[in-house]
Amino acid sequence: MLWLDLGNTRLKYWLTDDIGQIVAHDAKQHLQAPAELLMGLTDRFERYAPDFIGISSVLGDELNAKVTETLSRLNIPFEFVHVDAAHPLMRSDYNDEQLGCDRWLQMLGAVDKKKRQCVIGCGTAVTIDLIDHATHLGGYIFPSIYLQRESLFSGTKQITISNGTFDSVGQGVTTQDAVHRGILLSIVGAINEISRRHPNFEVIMTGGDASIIAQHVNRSVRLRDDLLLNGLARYFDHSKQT
Ligand SMILES: Nc1ncnc2c1ncn2[C@@H]1O[C@H](COP(=O)(O)OP(=O)(O)OP(=O)(O)O)[C@@H](O)[C@H]1O
Ligand SMILES: CC(C)(CO)[C@@H](O)C(=O)NCCC(=O)O
Ligand SMILES: [K+]
Repeated sequence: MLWLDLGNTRLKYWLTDDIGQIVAHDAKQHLQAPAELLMGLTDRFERYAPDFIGISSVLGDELNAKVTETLSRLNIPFEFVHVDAAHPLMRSDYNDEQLGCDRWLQMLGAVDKKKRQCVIGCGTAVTIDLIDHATHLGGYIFPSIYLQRESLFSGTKQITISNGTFDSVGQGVTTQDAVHRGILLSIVGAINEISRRHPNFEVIMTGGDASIIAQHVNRSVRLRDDLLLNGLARYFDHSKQT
């Protein structure tokens, strides 16, 4: 099987064998041209010869149509995931015409009907979602630390910071530190507040920036990098059975 994740920043893929082990994977920046990037990967995908391609995309109809066109040239069946608020593995109170497929799949990959869970995705956006015994209660969306820094950079005259590291939440005494620490605190503080309000929810974090953020959270956090892939596998496994 080949699994594709078309995110806002990157295209990721995983090739798995019959027992679900990852035998190849990669992540590439697509610069808003995912279909063109895919075109460059078609030779590779043909060589992999998967029997099926399962796709998570948050790119919207127009780009998805281009992706469909590109993938149609391969002779491999493929299917996009559609969010379903009444899915047997997890029901959701969220508007399922709006809920991002990546968010939903990350939850589907983590959901455990015996638990209360808080699933935090740290990609282009940071998303925080609450699940109570396999019911998605809703959540929050924040710009990532990098998007927040870009918005300060582009919205002000005197903040010209475009690089630096996010490594502390203590107050800063330089613009560089104040920007990085303020941004990191905005997300860490939100997570700490949400976990204070929901003390008996297990906190699970995933995505490229999860480890940077998790270090400052005042609760034990489970870091998992396989949630979206696990969600894809659960989704298509389920759709095969029904
Ligand atoms: N300006 C930037 N400078 C350095 N790293 C960045 C910058 N913007 C984004 N990143 C990195 O890009 C990664 C994006 O996270 P991740 O791989 O989870 O999601 P993504 O592929 O961007 O998400 P999405 O699936 O939303 O496209 C983050 O790990 C972040 O560290
Ligand atoms: C929030 C992001 C950008 C996270 O990648 C994505 O899941 C998305 O575009 N979601 C649509 C909006 C929503 O989930 O309500
Ligand atoms: K947008």
